[in-house]
Amino acid sequence: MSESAVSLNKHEVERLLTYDDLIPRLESVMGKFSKRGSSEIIQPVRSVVPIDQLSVCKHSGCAFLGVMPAYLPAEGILCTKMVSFYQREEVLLFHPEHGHVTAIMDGEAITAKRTASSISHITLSEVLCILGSGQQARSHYDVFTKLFKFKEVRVWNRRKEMAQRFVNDLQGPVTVCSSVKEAVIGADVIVTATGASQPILFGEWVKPGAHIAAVGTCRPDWRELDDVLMREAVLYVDSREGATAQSGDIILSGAEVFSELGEVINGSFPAQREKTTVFKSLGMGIQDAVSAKLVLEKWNSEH
Ligand SMILES: NC(=O)C1=CN([C@@H]2O[C@H](COP(=O)(O)OP(=O)(O)OC[C@H]3O[C@@H](n4cnc5c(N)ncnc54)[C@H](O)[C@@H]3O)[C@@H](O)[C@H]2O)C=CC1
Ligand SMILES: O=C(O)C1=NCCCC1
Repeated sequence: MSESAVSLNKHEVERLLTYDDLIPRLESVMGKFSKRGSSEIIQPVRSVVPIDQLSVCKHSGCAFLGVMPAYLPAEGILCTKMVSFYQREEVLLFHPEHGHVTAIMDGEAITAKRTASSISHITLSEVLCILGSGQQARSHYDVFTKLFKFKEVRVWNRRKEMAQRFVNDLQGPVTVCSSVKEAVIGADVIVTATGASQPILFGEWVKPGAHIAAVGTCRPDWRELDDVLMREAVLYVDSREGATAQSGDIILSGAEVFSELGEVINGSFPAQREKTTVFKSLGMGIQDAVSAKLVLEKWNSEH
C-alpha cells in the first residue's frame, strides 16, 4: 500500500534546501559520476523535445520539454525532473522498490541552487561579473558572494532596468554595467546566465586567468561564448556526454573538453586555476536527485 506523495512548493523547497547541505553532497555525487562504470549512478543524457511551433511558443525555438531521470540505488534515490515550456520545473521522487511517487516538488528552487553550487573551479578573486539577471544570475550571486569575498561585483542585462531591479533586491554593492564589454573587462570570475542564442561574451575582452561559469544556452545551436574564448580556454564540463550532445558553445566552436568537474573533484584531472578556464554546465539529473532527497529528508525530520 503506497502512502500519498508529499507535495512541496517553491517556498518550502527554498527553505529546506541549504547551500551548506547541498554543496558537499553535489561534490560527492559529481565525483562519483565522473568515475563512470559504477552501478551506483545511472543517469542518461537529458531527453529533449523542442517546441518550436509559434502557436505554442511566442518565442519560436525557446521552449522544450526535457526529462532528466537519475537512479542512485545505494542511496535509495529514483528521481526525474521534468523541465517544460518556459522552464517550469517539477522534481518527482519515486520509491525505488515499489515505484510509486513519494514526493513532488517545485523544481525551480532546486535548479537554481544546485546549478550555482558547482563551485570547485572558483578560487580567491577580486571582481565578479554576472551576465543576465534572472534566477540563475541570482543564485550564482548568492553562492559566490557567500563563499568568496569579492571587492567588486558587476551585473549586465540586455535590458538595463532589469539589471537595476536585480541590484535593488540585493544587500551588497553591485555596479550595473551598460555593455557586456564594460562588465567583463578585468573581471576574475564571469557568470554567463542568459537566454542568448548568439555569442555575447568574446574572448578578446576576457582577462587571462579568468574563470567563466557558462550556465546559459543549453541547446546544440545556441551560443553564449565566442570561438576564441571556447578554443583558448581550458574547458571543463559537468558531463562529457551531455555537453558534447547539447552545448552549442562546444559543438559549434569545435572546442575540446579538458575534463569533467567531477574528475577535478575526484583528483583525476587538475583545476588549472592559473589559466583561463570555462566551466560549461548543462545541468544533470543527479544534481536534482540528491537535492530532492535532501529536501525530503529535511521535511521528514520536521514531520
Ligand atoms: N546549466 C544549467 O544547469 C542550467 C541552465 N539554465 C539556463 O540558464 C539560462 C538562464 O536561466 P534562468 O536564470 O533560469 O532564466 P531567467 O528567465 O530567469 O533569466 C534569463 C536571463 O537571460 C536574459 N536574456 C534572455 N534572452 C537573452 C538574449 N537573447 N541575450 C541576452 N540576454 C538574454 C534575460 O534578460 C534574463 O536576464 C537559460 O539559458 C537557461 O536555459 C537554466 C537552468 C539550469
Ligand atoms: O539542468 C536543467 O535543469 C536545465 N538545464 C538547461 C536549461 C533548462 C533546465
